[in-house]
Amino acid sequence: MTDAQTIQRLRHIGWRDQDLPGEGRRLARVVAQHRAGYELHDGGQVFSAQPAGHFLKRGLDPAERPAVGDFVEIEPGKPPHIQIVQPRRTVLSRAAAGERYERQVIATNIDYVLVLTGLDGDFNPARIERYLSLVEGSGAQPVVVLSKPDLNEGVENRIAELKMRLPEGTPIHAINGKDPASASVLAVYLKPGDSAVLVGSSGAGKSTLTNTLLGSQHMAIGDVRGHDSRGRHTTTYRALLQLPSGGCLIDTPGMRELKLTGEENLDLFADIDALAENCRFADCGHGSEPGCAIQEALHDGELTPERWRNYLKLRDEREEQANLLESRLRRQRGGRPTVKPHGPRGSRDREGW
Ligand SMILES: Nc1nc2c(ncn2[C@@H]2O[C@H](COP(=O)(O)OP(=O)(O)OP(=O)(O)O)[C@@H](O)[C@H]2O)c(=O)[nH]1
Ligand SMILES: [Zn+2]
Repeated sequence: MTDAQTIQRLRHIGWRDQDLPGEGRRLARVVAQHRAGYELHDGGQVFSAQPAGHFLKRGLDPAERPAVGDFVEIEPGKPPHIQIVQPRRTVLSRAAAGERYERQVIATNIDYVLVLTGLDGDFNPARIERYLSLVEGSGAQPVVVLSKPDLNEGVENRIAELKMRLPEGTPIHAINGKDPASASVLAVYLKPGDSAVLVGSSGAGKSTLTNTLLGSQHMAIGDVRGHDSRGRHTTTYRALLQLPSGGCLIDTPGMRELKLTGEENLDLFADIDALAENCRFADCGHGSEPGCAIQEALHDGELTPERWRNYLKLRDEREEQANLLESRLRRQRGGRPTVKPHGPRGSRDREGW
């Protein structure tokens, strides 16, 4: 079942000679996750699968469940079932706050995260920093890609500004996404067996660059795009693209959530922020201050203690990340103080994420 040809195919989609699957099992890569199950790619085709029962147990750390990018061992059947998640070489994750606080895996086994920003009105160094802090600790390498240099002036200044701000050694490339020769500098991040994801705001040029990288394997627009009910186009299929350079690009709705956390204030706790606006003191610590709206809400049950704890946890985590990034940036600037890359408090600093 896992003959040399199969292994070759798997390597093309990023497999790195992890363990061979057990007798009677197949290997495939998770390319999408839906409510109804998973979509897998085996280097040749895409098919659906279900997680085995042990992945659905209550109390299982969600990070142990199959995620986009995973190489999984599957037991054939109708439908096939995912039995084992192979060890991950990188894990992109973020704090997810909902009913319970947890870490949410966004994608695994990604080698490079290409952070795409237009050199036009889209240009925003602070946002690029937020992306980088999300990639930090994942094991993946961030690469800053600036599109539309052909349409804008002052490109050199912007690159210089970024070099000052970003961690030393972060690759920065300005490329015209429409021009294959220009985009070819990215080939070093898309070598055979490597996996990359492309993130960036709407209009930054992700689709344009993807198509240029695909070259003659150019997708017909209808192939990639559909329209959802609101008329915005979204990627509907081909979650894993094998590039002529030998690498692959993963592009799934799950990855688009990376875009969300990178750019928007999550507003997960908008209710708490709204409550806090009513505290008597603007700098209320929500402890024993008189007139604290949070304590009041806790007291009369409007706010559950659990939700409040989750909020504090998430806030602390964000604060820690912000501080880490800040101290590193400061070191790089030779100890000069910097403006915090993102504010620690959600309620009074809408730039926080
Ligand atoms: N001149 C020039 N135009 C570009 C470049 N990159 C993208 N564009 C144009 O910018 C527009 C937006 O590009 P898209 O590729 O659709 O952007 P996207 O990031 O995929 O946007 P969403 O699909 O909304 O997420 C298109 O009109 C592209 O032709 C570039 O490097 N140079
Ligand atoms: Zn308060």
